[in-house]
Amino acid sequence: MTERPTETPKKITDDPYGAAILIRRLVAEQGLAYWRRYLLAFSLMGLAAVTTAGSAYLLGEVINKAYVDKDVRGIALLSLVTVVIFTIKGAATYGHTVILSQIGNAILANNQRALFAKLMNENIAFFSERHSSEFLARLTAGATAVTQVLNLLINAIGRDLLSLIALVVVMVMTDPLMALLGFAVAPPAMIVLRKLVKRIKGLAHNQFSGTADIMETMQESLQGIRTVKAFTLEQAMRERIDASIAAVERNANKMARVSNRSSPLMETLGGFAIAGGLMYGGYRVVAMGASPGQFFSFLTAFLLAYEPAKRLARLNIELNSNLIGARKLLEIVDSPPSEPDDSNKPTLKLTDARVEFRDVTFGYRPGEPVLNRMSFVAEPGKTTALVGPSGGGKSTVLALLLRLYEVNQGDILIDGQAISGSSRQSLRRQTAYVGQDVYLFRDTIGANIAFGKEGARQDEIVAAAKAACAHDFIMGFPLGYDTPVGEHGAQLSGGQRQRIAVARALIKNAPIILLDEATAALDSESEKAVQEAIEHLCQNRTTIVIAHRLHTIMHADAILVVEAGEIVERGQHDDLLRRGGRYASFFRLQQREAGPPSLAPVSATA
Ligand SMILES: Nc1ncnc2c1ncn2[C@@H]1O[C@H](COP(=O)(O)OP(=O)(O)OP(=O)(O)O)[C@@H](O)[C@H]1O
Repeated sequence: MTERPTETPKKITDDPYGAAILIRRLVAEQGLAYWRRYLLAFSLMGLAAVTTAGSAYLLGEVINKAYVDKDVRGIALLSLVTVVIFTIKGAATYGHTVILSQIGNAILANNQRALFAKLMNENIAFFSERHSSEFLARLTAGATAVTQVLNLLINAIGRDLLSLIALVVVMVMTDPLMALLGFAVAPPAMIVLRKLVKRIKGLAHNQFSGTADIMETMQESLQGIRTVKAFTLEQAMRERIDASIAAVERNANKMARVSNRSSPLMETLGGFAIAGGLMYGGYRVVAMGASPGQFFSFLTAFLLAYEPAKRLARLNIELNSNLIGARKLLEIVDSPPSEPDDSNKPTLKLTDARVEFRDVTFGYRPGEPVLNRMSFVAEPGKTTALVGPSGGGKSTVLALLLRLYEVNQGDILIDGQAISGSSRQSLRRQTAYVGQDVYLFRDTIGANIAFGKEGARQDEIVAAAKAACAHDFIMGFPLGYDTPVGEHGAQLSGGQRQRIAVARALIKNAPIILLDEATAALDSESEKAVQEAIEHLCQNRTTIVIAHRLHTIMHADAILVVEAGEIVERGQHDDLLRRGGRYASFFRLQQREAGPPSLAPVSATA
């Protein structure tokens, strides 16, 4: 192991998402790209700040004109200037608010794109370890938090700090000693605020994970709504989400208390400062002959400075409660992709589409092999069926062939080329997969078929649907191919969904077909239609099919019995029956359970 000498123990324990590091990163990586527009917003903020300070100064002038000079025309002129100043202030405020919102929206969109792109480069294992609601929370709250952090910083520097500086200038110009009095309250306020920041961090973290919990329960209940209803789980689901919602509510209340704990203190200190100013200012006017205008200018500037000062004092609290969200987003975006782009690898070139597993060993977890030195060949243009008890490893074979997981040992070869040495995309373009759970996207039936081939024409879509025995039922809908399938294809029956999936696989025209018990969930009527569709799909293609119902693969060219990750028997149906081994006993068992199988004329081969 090579360890860099510069990595001292202190650095190792440094949190890469500590507040200061995170802020620097967000500014450099996300904010700097918009520096021109930020500069424009800054200038407008400066203008607004100057006008704010100017209005305080003007007030003093007006008071002097009224009480000292008794100059009515002067007052009228100053009133006119006030209107101009406030108009400028309004326009500048509008300008910088809109610009900042636009930048914020762009940053939000960038982060959402970056997170989604990152997720597309993750493998299946990554997703099986997490709940999808976690990503939703990161996509929404996390991306918004990044924008919030940058907006807080810009507003703090541009709006509040600039206003404060301008107002302090007015205060110092009118009365330096009184200004000093006003600042005396700052140190005690800072001490208290620092303590609050620590607590806010923990609460913001709880808030984020609590919100993800709510999303998780909501998503599960809605996706499994049929099960929820069928098992009358409504109350149980309500109780589950109630607990999460109550926890988030409690936490939010606590956050509100803690983050606003500064208010009473700040107000009291502010009260002292203003009272002190009033007494001293009043004394200067009454006893020392200072002009009332000076007194009013100071007081207005002081009162106007109060809000930005309060916001600046709270900045750390606000930043820290948003930095948690930013951290959650960046943690995912930063992590190395589990399925990095490998498009620079050689393209898989197919001649016959001969698939070979050579001594393949694989486990989902270290030390727990699911496939054990498995070897077999799926001959070109033929159908190879995988059968065997549940959990034996059949679906794993297909997953490895699609490179959803990488083998631990051994090789999977297609036409002599190891698939691990070729780009994933080129492999997946050559294979068409139809699984038990057909996934239909929230789109029309036509679009769902067209997902199989980029730029598919309407006549190709119809031809695929016809071959998949789907055309007739599709045309039975008033909108035909433009019928929306609903979320997850909820508006279609199981058999209809399966046939759309077969049409999608057909239009792909891939030389290797992978079927995972595609007819398992169907009644015999639908099964016949789907089976016919599958026959068309498999013609002259290398097909690997997983089947529990053995009558669907009786005519397969090769049947492999997979048990505990090993092939314990192989051969053709009659052959295997004659041998009287594992396959024969499975087959007899199924016959006994189901009565004589309705041996539909199933020919899985060409
Ligand atoms: N994503 C996963 N993570 C961890 N273990 C898994 C995962 N998928 C499957 N397994 C385990 O691997 C083993 C083989 O599963 P596989 O799905 O390949 O079996 P199968 O023969 O296809 O079963 P079935 O006929 O029930 O679909 C099982 O013990 C299963 O628990």
